[in-house]
Amino acid sequence: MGPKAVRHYAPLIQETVRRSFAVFDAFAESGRSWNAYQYMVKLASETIGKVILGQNFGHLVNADAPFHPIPLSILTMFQLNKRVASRGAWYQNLPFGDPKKLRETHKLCYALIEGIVSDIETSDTAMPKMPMAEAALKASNLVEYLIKGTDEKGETFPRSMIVPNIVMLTSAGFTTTASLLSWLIYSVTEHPGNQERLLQELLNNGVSETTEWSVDLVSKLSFLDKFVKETQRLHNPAFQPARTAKTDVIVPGGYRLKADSVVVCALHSLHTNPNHWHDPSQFDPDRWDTAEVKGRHRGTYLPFATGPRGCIGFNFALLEAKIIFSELMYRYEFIRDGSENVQYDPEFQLVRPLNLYVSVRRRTNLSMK
Ligand code: HEM
Repeated sequence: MGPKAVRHYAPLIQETVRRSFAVFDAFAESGRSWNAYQYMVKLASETIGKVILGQNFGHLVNADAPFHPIPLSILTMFQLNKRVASRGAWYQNLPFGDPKKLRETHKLCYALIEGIVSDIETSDTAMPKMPMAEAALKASNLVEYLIKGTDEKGETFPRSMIVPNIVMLTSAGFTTTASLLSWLIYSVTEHPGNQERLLQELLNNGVSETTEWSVDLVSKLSFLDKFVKETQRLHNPAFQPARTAKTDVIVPGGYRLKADSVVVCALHSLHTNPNHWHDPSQFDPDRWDTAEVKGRHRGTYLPFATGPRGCIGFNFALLEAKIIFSELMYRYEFIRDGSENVQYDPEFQLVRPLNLYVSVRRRTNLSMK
């Protein structure tokens, strides 16, 4: 998804986050604290559900709305995948316990997505088949685009590949951005002064309750950009992309890898390597203005990995996180509940905060700023 393609989604992201105010206003009124990751999952999956599947998951109706079975099954798979895979091949085939639950959840998730694909396929109101470029503009979601868009030979995307790809995209599309949004909330509550700076930048750029969000507006928010980068430097949702060498190869530094070697890149170590980052554990959004950081080696910061198998959704992810976070910052002040260390979830495939609880206060009197 290139920067031009994602422009199209700004109104949908804006509409989704504004729907979530029903939930967060209720929290503000009651003073109840809530688990940041859980509610950011509800919010982020609502956006992805619309973009990819054309579904409204119903998460934002009220604060206690239950999780839809699709995101719930994906979250369960993310939890069980790591637990099962880390115990060796013999364990994966056990006919009981977590391995069995993982197989059942996998089956359920595929069946639910298959149901949506079949419904769109057989719907009387779905658009007719048309060339991909036209379908990209007319399709109301990604599934419809894959079913109806044709290539130069008049062929559509192979049917058997639609469900696995949609499961992968839906999973990659909300578990990650929910984590980034949670870490953004963590960063504002943990580092005093940043909420005020973010809010001031929104006001300086004329943001109000009725702002129509666009890529152009987002790109003017330079402090927000630095804040997001600094949060991803220290708390990136993805932490260890792996690559397999296809042939024997000597990599920079003179290390020889045999074919089939797996190289795991520890992103957090890269992002906090003291040879490249001054005072690396310090949260300092302004470091992104320094000559040291501007002139850094391009391999020192890879939150979305890189190369042909790098993240295809990073433009969308950043647009989504920046619009949602700005809307939340404009409307609420965030307060951390509790002061214990935030725990990373060791059994999840991504880095997410397990025990980050926050409450919100509605902002008033913004004109005084
Ligand atoms: C903050 C949010 C995100 C982060 C930090 C992130 C990070 C990454 C990373 C590090 C990889 C490489 C993984 C590996 O090789 O093991 C990756 C791959 C991928 N990402 Fe993202 N991602 C984010 C959001 C998204 C979104 C919103 C989408 C889709 C809408 C998406 C779709 C994908 C897909 C499909 C791949 C696999 C690409 C391939 O294998 O060719 N990601 N992402």
